[in-house]
Amino acid sequence: MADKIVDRLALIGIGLIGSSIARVVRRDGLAGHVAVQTRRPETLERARSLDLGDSYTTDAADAVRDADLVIVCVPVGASGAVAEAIAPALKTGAIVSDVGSTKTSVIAQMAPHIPPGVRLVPAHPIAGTEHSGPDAGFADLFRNRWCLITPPEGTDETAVDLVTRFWTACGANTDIMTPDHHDMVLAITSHVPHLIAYNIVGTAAELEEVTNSEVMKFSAGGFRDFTRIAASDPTMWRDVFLNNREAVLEMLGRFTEDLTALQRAIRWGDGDALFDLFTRTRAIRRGIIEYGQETEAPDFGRSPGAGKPAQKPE
Ligand SMILES: NC(=O)C1=CN([C@@H]2O[C@H](COP(=O)(O)OP(=O)(O)OC[C@H]3O[C@@H](n4cnc5c(N)ncnc54)[C@H](O)[C@@H]3O)[C@@H](O)[C@H]2O)C=CC1
Ligand SMILES: O=C(O)C(=O)Cc1ccc(O)cc1
Repeated sequence: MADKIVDRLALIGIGLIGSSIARVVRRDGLAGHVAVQTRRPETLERARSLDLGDSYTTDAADAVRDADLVIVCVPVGASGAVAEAIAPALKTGAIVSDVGSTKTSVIAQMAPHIPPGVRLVPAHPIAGTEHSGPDAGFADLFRNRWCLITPPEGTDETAVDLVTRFWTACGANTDIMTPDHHDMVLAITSHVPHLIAYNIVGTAAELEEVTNSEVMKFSAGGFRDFTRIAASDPTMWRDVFLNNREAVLEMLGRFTEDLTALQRAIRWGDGDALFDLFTRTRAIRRGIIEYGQETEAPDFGRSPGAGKPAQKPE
């Protein structure tokens, strides 16, 4: 059992991420008391029967009263309304954090409601699945995964330190970066890939309607992987795209240019261009797996050489 990190933890939202936090916190004794909040009484009852907390309420303000750490685990588009609802009940010295997949917009929505004496320390565990709801969570979800912490400038160091210790105790590796940088990195590593999956599965489904073919039935491995991603929660992902608009559009622009280059290579039979790219991408995959095995922090594009195309192999 790890050491207790906080006396009172409040989880606002108890879906995949909230319930995974609840499970690891209760398994490892990371909090003295876990208050669970969710809007719908049926979900709250489910959380109760899964024994995810010490107290349960549908009222977010009730949940955060006396909490030392509040973690908001709702779709990013709901962060502002949640912050507004909990603000009057937050105690001085409390830390408010979140787990949202976008950061600049979450901070813009939440910060105006955070009272003086309360610290906002946003975070994003880069761990999840295509499933949602309290049943989908599991205690080891964050083990050996990254959790990015994106404090606004001037955030109290002790609050950042507590959130860092909390996620480390949950099994994650942590790194600190600016909200803007986070949103750019996640746009290309997570948001655009999800958009591509939604798009390719949509296109294939339409083809099937038009040709009455068996696109889905005989789908090969690659397509099946896309269908898993494209089964992810529609509300969550709608909110991600509406809340990381600029970064996603920027990355989508670059992606489209590169796709056009590939289209041209295929049209003109430029096998070298295809081979070179596929060789480089294979090396990238191997690099990612290495990061997964070691605990060294990934570069996330900040070193001088990062972002440049890898060297062509001889
Ligand atoms: N699903 C994933 O793989 C990951 C999700 N995230 C982020 O975590 C957050 C939560 O996602 P999940 O746990 O997957 O979602 P989920 O759908 O499993 O749970 C969402 C929770 O938020 C509540 N909720 C929904 N709309 C709300 C609203 N308008 N106001 C108040 N509460 C509301 C729901 O009742 C539920 O308790 C999102 O911001 C998402 O971007 C971060 C990492 C991974
Ligand atoms: O299921 C998958 O493959 C994911 O990519 C999970 C995921 C979804 C959203 C995040 O912000 C972080 C991780």
